[in-house]
Amino acid sequence: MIETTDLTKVFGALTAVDQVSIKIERGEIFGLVGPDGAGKTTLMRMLCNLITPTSGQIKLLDMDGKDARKAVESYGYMPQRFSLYGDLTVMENINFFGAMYNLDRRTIQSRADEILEMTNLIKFKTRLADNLSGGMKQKLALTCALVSRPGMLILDEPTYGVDPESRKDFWRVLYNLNREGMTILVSTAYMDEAELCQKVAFMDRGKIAAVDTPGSIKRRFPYKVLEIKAETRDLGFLNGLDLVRDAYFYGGKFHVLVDKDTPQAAVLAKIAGMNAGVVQVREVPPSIEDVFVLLAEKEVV
Ligand SMILES: Nc1ncnc2c1ncn2[C@@H]1O[C@H](COP(=O)(O)OP(=O)(O)OP(=O)(O)O)[C@@H](O)[C@H]1O
Repeated sequence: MIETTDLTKVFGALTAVDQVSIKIERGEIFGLVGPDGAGKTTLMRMLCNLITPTSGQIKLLDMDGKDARKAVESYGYMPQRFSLYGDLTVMENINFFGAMYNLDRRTIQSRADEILEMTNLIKFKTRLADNLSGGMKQKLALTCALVSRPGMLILDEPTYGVDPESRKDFWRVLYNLNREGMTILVSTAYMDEAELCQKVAFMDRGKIAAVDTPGSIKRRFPYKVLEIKAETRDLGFLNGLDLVRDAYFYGGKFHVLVDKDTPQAAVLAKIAGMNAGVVQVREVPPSIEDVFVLLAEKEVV
């Protein structure tokens, strides 16, 4: 659907997006995952034609000229700080966004009912936006972005700061939309959401460090992961071990990376006398977090 080649955006001395080449296929949920400041928003803004690239290309596959311009104009973009009008009701907000797309009232009404049903906001049509919960506000923002029936949705960290239950709910809506054929590009700083995408690109310091299905990215992980439960939370006892390629504390346990051919017993033997109160050592499959920690540190996968 969209392909970028060496897409770059420079702000003064900073290269916010650095030679990014990605391809988003029609009908997929493509996740752009990375820490704050990675360049996700800047990349999305270029794809929506809101800012001009410094260099590189954006190609809309199977389209050119006027059709391509129209297609970009029809994207539904939900920016990070989406402004809803707090003193307007849910329905008044939707009417406002629909009117910006020159839609007539009846069309807006029937589309709104359909989307509000899907997002479970139908009961709140007359509630002021200011009185919605955080998760509901995000769903209303999504509804507003959908009212123009876009060919593609571009969502910039739509679940940022939203509680876990509402995040799940939001993703359920994205899955429903995708099942109906919607292509979705979504950025997130939450690693668990990377697993929910069909394809994921990890972005860091303007560059794409890896792009593939979450499963393939994990399969290519070059190390064995040992999960160590210990009484100490201090990484110090692992630092001096020559077998250890990397180690970090994550989810109440240590994740220790060793070469694939290093036996667990060899690690156990080394840490046995270290007085770290090791309770349990077991091999675990690499998680998407393991991949991303390594990518952010070393950019090797
Ligand atoms: N208009 C601008 N002028 C100067 N620098 C900018 C501009 N827009 C973004 N930047 C810088 O470019 C870098 C990438 O920012 P961007 O907002 O694209 O990252 P991000 O991955 O979306 O992170 P966040 O989630 O924090 O927004 C940051 O260092 C940011 O300060």
